[in-house]
Amino acid sequence: MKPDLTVAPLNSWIETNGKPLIIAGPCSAETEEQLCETARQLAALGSVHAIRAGVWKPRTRPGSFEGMGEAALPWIQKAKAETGLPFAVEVATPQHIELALKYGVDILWVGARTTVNPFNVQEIADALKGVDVPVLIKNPVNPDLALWVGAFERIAGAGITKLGAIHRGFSTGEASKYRNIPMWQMAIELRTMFPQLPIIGDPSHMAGKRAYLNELAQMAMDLNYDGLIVESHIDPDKAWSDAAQQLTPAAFGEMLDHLQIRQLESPDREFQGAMEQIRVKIDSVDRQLVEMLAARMSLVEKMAEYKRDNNVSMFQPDRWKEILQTRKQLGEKLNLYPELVEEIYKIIHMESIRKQTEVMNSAPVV
Ligand SMILES: C=C(O[C@@H]1C=C(C(=O)O)C=C[C@H]1O)C(=O)O
Repeated sequence: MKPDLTVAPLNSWIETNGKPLIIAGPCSAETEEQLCETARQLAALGSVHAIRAGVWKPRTRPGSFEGMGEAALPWIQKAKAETGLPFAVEVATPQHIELALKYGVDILWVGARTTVNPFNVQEIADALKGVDVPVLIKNPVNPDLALWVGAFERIAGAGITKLGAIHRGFSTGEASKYRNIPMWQMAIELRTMFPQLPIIGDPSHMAGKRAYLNELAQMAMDLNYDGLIVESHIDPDKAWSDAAQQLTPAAFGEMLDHLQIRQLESPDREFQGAMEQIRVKIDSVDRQLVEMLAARMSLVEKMAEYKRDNNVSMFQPDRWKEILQTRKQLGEKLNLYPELVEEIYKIIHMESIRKQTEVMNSAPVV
């Protein structure tokens, strides 16, 4: 089944005047004063389109601050009335949805820990039947694109068309300076699958630390994301949750000022001509790359026939070690990252082993 989604354009439900959608606000609504003051300062920047606030917080372990719950919803009403900005809140259960809508929350988002569970997502979808509200879906905690797509299909199945993706990075167990590894490739695949689906970058949850917010936000813009959602708090170090990754509204304003916003295309004729010329050359290089791969693979196949007929094992550790080393050195000389060359060769080697297994398990030609 080819997945398909009916998605309403972003500008049909929120006015951004052609600019990226900017959502900012505290990780959690803590007190009326903290929420209203943060919202006021963010609204004063003039570039924020919506305020986010966590009301129900899914925490890894019990005992941490789990959000103020329904008590925070009247504060949201007040902050909305004061700033005129719409509010976005995370919902994880049908009860959250009912309450959020009752208090006039404008945008709902499904969190990473909810997206992982299809039962949960289906319950949310059922509760959204007949409701016309924008729903943003964060990527699941683990890097499983199908699970993310499944969540969109379930929510879209309930008739929601004002949809968007929030890319908040993945928890893979791999060591990284980031709290959640971005794995940009996942969002690129999502964009390729559903070009009409807005993608919003969440540098706060990727970063885990204030210091990395700029580079991650810029990367999202460079990859043509439709917006950003960033955690901002009037007194970040005293925040009741996610203190290390929040920044003051003033610092957030500065971050936005330094952000380079890129366009998907440029109307400049000279630019277009230069792009076209280079793309023709890239097409030709890519053709040679693929032809070279095929030539290498047929040599491997020939070798496998000899190995099969002489009962020699397909994996040759010394030769493999030598290949990896010499190719990495060559790559480095040619200004390529050795890691890139290594990754590519690992894939080629695995395919080479697979091909050889195929040949070795076939009967010799007599
Ligand atoms: C092709 C061979 O078999 C395997 C595949 C290799 C490759 O694709 O380069 C290298 C070493 C072997 O593990 C070989 O023995 O040279």
